[in-house]
Amino acid sequence: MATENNLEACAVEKLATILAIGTINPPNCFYQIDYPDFYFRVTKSEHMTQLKDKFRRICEKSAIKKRYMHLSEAMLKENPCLTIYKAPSFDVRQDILVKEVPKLGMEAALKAIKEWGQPISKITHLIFCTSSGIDMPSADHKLAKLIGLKPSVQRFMIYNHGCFTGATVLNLSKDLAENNIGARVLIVCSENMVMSFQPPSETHIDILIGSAIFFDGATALIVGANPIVSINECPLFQIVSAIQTTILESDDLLIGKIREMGMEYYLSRNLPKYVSNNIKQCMVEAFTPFRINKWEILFYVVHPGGVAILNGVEEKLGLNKEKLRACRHVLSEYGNMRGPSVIFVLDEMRKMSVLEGKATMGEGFEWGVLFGFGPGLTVETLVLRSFVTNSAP
Ligand SMILES: CC(=O)CC(=O)SCCNC(=O)CCNC(=O)[C@H](O)C(C)(C)COP(=O)(O)OP(=O)(O)OC[C@H]1O[C@@H](n2cnc3c(N)ncnc32)[C@H](O)[C@@H]1OP(=O)(O)O
Repeated sequence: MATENNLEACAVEKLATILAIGTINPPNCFYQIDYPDFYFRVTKSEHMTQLKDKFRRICEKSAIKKRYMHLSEAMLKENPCLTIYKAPSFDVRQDILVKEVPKLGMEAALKAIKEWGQPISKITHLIFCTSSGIDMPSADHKLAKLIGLKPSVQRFMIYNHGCFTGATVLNLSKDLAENNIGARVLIVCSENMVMSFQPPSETHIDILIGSAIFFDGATALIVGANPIVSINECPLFQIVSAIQTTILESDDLLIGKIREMGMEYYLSRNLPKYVSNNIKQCMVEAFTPFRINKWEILFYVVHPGGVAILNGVEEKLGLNKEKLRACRHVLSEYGNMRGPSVIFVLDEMRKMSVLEGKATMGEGFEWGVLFGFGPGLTVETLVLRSFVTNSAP
């Protein structure tokens, strides 16, 4: 549990601190229960009845209730190449993404900036990440123009890191915020599944898994050291440490190849097992410097990659059901949005903590962990410290 002394110490340290969070989804909402009918109809695959039954089983077990997508039935009708397996369709996908990815990112950024309450001119750095489309000038440049960032803002772009980027951008922002006096870093993660939308295929079952779990969303954060209370900057979480680990001999478990057909991806059945078998070691490495070895005294912000991944983490760390409540909620309400997912969890946790009258933004706990997982396999482990809820706006 949080102690006043610890939280006071936390406030005076010059560590990177999350000062605001914004989240957004495109307007098209799909209920998972209806999705198999939609998906097989729009891809003209109704005749694949066994595959549809399998897809329905996967959707039922996904622990996802709702999801949001930019793609609509009308767009698929306009662009039939998106609904034919292996049809050359890269240009069509790119044309949608180069416009929509910065646009959704902009909406998240404006929400975060509004919560932060400071003029846009105070932003010194921008980090943009996406695995949805590639372009030059890159998506960070487009976003900077859309929201009117100063030309002197230092921009960084991370393309195609996949699902762990929500944590990577926090890792990178820590260095920028702590090593540049007065820095205020705007982070934007924006994902749109147009590149990976594929029709069902008897020979490529991974597509069924991806189609059941991957959806669209965007997040933005403001990060800076030494929050200025006199101008109402409101600290939420300190980023105490950040470690990136690559799990040995796991390169083939999660693959996304950019082809003429869009993204051709592979998701091994062993993926959840590899993540969970390595999770304890990541915890030990991250928390030993702080002499913490009891996992139940922490709050958890875990990338909701799939229900099997959350179940594995819960089991290997011996956590009670409540610990991953915010992660399971985000999985259920939005699916796996790749990079933005873990930031949605952080946002959900701090909002739940305020609503439920908890002492800190981390469900009443002072220390917590944020996990990003993705291709490599890569695990990002961030140690966070939560501020008290009465510092909330
Ligand atoms: C590393 C990261 O975390 C980064 C990412 O975000 S990348 C995405 C990571 N997420 C995943 O890969 C999904 C993880 N898997 C899951 O969450 C669950 O296994 C699931 C929701 C897909 C299915 O739930 P489950 O409780 O395991 O049900 P289960 O009955 O075993 O599987 C349902 C069907 O899917 C099939 N299936 C499950 N995983 C599969 C896979 N990776 N590839 C192909 N088929 C698969 C099963 O064989 C089964 O088929 P039948 O019904 O025909 O027998």
